[in-house]
Amino acid sequence: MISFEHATKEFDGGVVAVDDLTLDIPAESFTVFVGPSGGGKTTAMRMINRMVTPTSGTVRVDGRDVAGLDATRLRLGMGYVIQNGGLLPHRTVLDNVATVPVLSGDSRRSARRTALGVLERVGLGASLANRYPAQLSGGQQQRVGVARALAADPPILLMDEPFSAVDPVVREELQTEMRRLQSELRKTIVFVTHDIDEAVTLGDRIAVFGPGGRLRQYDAPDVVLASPADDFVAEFVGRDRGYRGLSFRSASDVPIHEIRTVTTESVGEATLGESGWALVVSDDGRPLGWVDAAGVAKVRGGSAVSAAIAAGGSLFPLGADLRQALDAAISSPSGIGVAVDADGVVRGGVLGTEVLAGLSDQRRSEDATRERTEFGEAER
Ligand SMILES: Nc1ncnc2c1ncn2[C@@H]1O[C@H](COP(=O)(O)OP(=O)(O)OP(=O)(O)O)[C@@H](O)[C@H]1O
Repeated sequence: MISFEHATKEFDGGVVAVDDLTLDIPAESFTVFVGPSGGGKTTAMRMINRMVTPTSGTVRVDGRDVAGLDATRLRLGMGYVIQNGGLLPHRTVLDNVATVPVLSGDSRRSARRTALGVLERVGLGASLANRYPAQLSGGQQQRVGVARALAADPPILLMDEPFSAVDPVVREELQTEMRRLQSELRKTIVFVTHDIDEAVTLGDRIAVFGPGGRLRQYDAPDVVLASPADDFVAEFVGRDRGYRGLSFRSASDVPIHEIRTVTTESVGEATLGESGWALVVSDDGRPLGWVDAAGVAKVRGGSAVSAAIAAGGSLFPLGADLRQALDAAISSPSGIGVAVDADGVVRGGVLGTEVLAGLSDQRRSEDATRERTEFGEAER
């Protein structure tokens, strides 16, 4: 556990970067510090490994005040990942990753063996081990940065905007990878970002920092989205927070309806009413797009099927959340969201109105539970 107790940092010149921060970070949790630039996130994180000394207040790791610990030993017990990986340019990937185990006393040989294992763990094969950082893509460099931080198997991982220099697609891959790693490794992770979407995707808990280095809210991401502590947090999490909050709600109660499907060969034979749609599926049952009466007429007139169908919307994988269900419905030209199984085969359709009805049901039952709890507490 990492605890901040009234920690304040005022730099020379009077800038208060972190103002009276009190915060407990449970062991094995994924905690994200998020907020606009200059809000003190990095400064707060650096108090943990003593790169910054608080002007007042205390930071404890497992109950021990870090001010009383040897800084080098403290840092060897904490992986540290920064933007672009922070790799040493003149060392190979393998030696970059082996650095910390060597510093911790391992022989070079054993450290390299460890490094190979960790590289594999973050999705990089041995084929990249002998390259230099400049010979890697941005995403690969970032993975090496994570591997290096994990190489000595530290219980704590500090990550400062590690994915902000890579493009959105690679970034999403790295986020998925990070979640997978965390589910296997159960480290205590503190992650800094200014991107609320990244924070909500990754964090078990998120700490929202505001101007002047003041912590505004510290809660689970669904709580921050549903109940921002103040106007600053509401504005920061964005106007579509209600929609994004749906991603924390299960869609298992949303009804899946049978939908009309046609194969590419049978499009021309379909009879559709004026407002009717059919889903065109491949021979193995995957969705290809929607066709209406006008599309059917085109095919009968000799058009290729591909030219007659409207691209489908996003898909709703069975078991996914309300956000994916609603998005599938509202992005579909027919208004029916296509539900698919793990193999991508069509299993039916979902309706936007029913997704919203499902949301209302969930809220009603939450309210009822809350009332029961409050009533129960009042009686005691
Ligand atoms: N070494 C320093 N000396 C003086 N002021 C500093 C120093 N480091 C940071 N600051 C100031 O402290 C404030 C908080 O900076 P910090 O880097 O912690 O914010 P941040 O939330 O991490 O922002 P960013 O996302 O831009 O990195 C800023 O006003 C910054 O200019």
